[in-house]
Amino acid sequence: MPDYVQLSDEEIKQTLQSMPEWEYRDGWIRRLYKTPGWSHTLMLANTIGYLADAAYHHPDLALGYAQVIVKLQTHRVKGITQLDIALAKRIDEIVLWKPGEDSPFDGYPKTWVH
Ligand SMILES: C[C@H](O)[C@H](O)[C@H]1CNC2=NC(N)=NC(=O)C2=N1
Repeated sequence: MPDYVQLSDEEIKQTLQSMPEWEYRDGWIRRLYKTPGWSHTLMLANTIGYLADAAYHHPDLALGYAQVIVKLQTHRVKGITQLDIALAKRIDEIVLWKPGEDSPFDGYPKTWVH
């Protein structure tokens, strides 16, 4: 069952302490990802879009040549709920994944999305 309880400014501040790349402003949480260029910007946008549709909770996206800005809000409360936090964490987890040192994969040879 969705949790539409709006988090207080203090709760949001507390929560974002462990998500330092995310900023709370004007009733939205937002993060900027830097990408290697336009094609990765589009791949990133699609990956976020896919996750968002699986969750049925959709961010606003602003695309640039080498960046994607993600904004999340729970519309029915015009504020932040656990849904926004959960999706933000899931997006970070998936799109920032890279093979580790012990992995057999080489990984992308240049700077990845960050
Ligand atoms: C009708 C539909 O369930 C709502 O519009 C959903 C869809 N996606 C959504 N996405 C986000 N980010 N917040 C919402 O409140 C929201 N609501």
